[in-house]
Amino acid sequence: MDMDTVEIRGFRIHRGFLDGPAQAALVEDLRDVATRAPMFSPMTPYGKPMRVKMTSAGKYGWMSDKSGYRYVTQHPDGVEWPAIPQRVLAVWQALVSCERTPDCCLVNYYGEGARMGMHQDRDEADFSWPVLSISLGDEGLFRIGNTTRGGKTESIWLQSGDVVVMGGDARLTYHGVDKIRFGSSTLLEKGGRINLTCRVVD
Ligand SMILES: O=C(O)CCC(=O)C(=O)O
Ligand SMILES: [Fe+2]
Repeated sequence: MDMDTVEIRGFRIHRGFLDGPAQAALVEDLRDVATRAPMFSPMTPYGKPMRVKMTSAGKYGWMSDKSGYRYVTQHPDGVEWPAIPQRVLAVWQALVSCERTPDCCLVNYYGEGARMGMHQDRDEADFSWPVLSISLGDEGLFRIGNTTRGGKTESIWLQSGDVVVMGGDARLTYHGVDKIRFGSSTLLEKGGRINLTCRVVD
């Protein structure tokens, strides 16, 4: 592990993996993704809109509605998801593998007051592939729990440019985002936080 990598409960956190220019370039790439596949607020299976806005890139996008959580090949507007930006794939190749590329890059946008409840990422077929997360913009308080719901947790503020690899025994560890520090970064014009998660789906 290099100096700027910390490991918490099996989650590898590469602090400042992306420098300012790399972060800005990624934001430009994501602007293109969101132009073709606009951000939307999915409904939870319980009928409440999620506080986070989302879109996706890749063969699959992540969806939630009354019929549950799942991966789909089309945006709700009926268009295919745009390709995963090359710069995102390069991060995956550097930290995970060159043998397989992710087939979903979920793009989450946290506006003021948005949060994400504790959950496992388990809609993918093969848990031997990690989930890789890239944070951009405002800081987010990331909470790491256990492989079953509940129990003691540990939290860490993720900053713009931080990359987290959630794999191995920690692949099914519960995690969530309690809050963001709105306005703590100037990367995004309107403020807020973007989190990208790359997943191997099938
Ligand atoms: O926003 C984050 O840092 C985590 C996002 C996440 O856990 C997810 O999209 O499944
Ligand atoms: Fe997650």
